[in-house]
Amino acid sequence: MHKPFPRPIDKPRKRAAAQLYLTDTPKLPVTIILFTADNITAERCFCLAPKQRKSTKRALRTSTLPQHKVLTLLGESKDSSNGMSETRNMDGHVANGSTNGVRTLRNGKRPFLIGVSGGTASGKSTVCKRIMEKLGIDNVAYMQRQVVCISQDSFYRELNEEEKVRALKGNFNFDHPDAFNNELLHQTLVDILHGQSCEIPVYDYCTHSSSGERFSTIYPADVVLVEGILVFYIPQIRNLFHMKLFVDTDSDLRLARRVLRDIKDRGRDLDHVLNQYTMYVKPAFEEFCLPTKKFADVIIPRGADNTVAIDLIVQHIKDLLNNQVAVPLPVSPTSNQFSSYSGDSSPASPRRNPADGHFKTPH
Ligand SMILES: Nc1ncnc2c1ncn2[C@@H]1O[C@H](COP(=O)(O)OP(=O)(O)O)[C@@H](O)[C@H]1O
Ligand SMILES: Nc1ccn([C@@H]2O[C@H](COP(=O)(O)O)[C@@H](O)[C@H]2O)c(=O)n1
Repeated sequence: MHKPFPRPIDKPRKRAAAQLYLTDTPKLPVTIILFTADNITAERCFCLAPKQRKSTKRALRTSTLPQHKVLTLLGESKDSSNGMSETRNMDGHVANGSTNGVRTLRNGKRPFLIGVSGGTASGKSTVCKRIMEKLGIDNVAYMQRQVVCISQDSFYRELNEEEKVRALKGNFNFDHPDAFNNELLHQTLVDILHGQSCEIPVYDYCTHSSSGERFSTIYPADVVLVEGILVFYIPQIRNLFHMKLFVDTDSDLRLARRVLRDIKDRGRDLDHVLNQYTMYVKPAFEEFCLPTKKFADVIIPRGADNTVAIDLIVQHIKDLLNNQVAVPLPVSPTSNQFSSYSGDSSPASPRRNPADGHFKTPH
């Protein structure tokens, strides 16, 4: 079990590089993460006024102060070493005691990222749901979940007017890698790996768009499941995963399930589903999704029906949460123009992929 926030600052001599994560919404708390040579060692949330945000950011940008000094600078009360004691904001107000309810990471370790891929309607979301159920996560409050799940579908890119018209007629290829905002997905995963809370767009399959106003918040979690048809396609994204699962379900069964689901949940009629399937979904599956199966560490035949595979994965996650499994660093992109992720704080040498460094769809 992770220790309650705030954790004792037990090694004040360690030098800390502080990083301040700002959200665009002034009312939300900011998160300050203290990195030391070996890992993230502390995380705090503060409610700062806009002016204070600016000056704090400036002060922390080049900070290599000892941790206790950084926390003093931030205005945290000295008696915060007690597990549930209060945390003071910069303006002197008492915060709610535990990062406004946001949990800290398992012993300050980086989150473990699991990619879950497979064809449309293969059961990716259902497999993730089963994993969460078996871990008992679905009964835990969002902010406190040790395991969370996000979908690549939240990262479909905005369409222009002409594309929207085509999409409404079933004439747009949503199964091509370029249909996604891959930079945003990549940056979100990088932020997640840094233990940061993220806001991800809420996607609407009926309008083929994200509203631009509705977001769901992903709070720091120890294990993050990321499911989607093409999560292993772009090397820079694929290489961020510590573990890769591929859900392998018979294609007739997938089509049958997709027809029912798209009519029931996604506002489609039979013609629309079948046309889109034959014109785009099936060819793109063969060209882009299926070839990524070879990157999987575990292939799950029959998806959620495969309880043996799911139980093994659940056991592995439990071992991880109990710290019985060493977490390797994911491969860090070498010269990625979009990335600020540098998984360089561990002595483990990352496996390099020769395709890294070019953040575009590798046709
Ligand atoms: N093992 C299963 N048995 C019966 N129905 C399933 C099974 N797995 C998934 N489904 C159903 O098939 C549809 C697609 O499953 P889903 O998990 O959403 O697939 P994906 O996330 O891969 O698109 C959903 O309606 C889901 O309820
Ligand atoms: N506006 C959209 C966006 C996506 N799709 C289809 O969704 C499939 C991916 O989601 P799964 O849950 O099935 O993995 C993909 O095959 C797209 O064709 C859509 O129809 N409309």
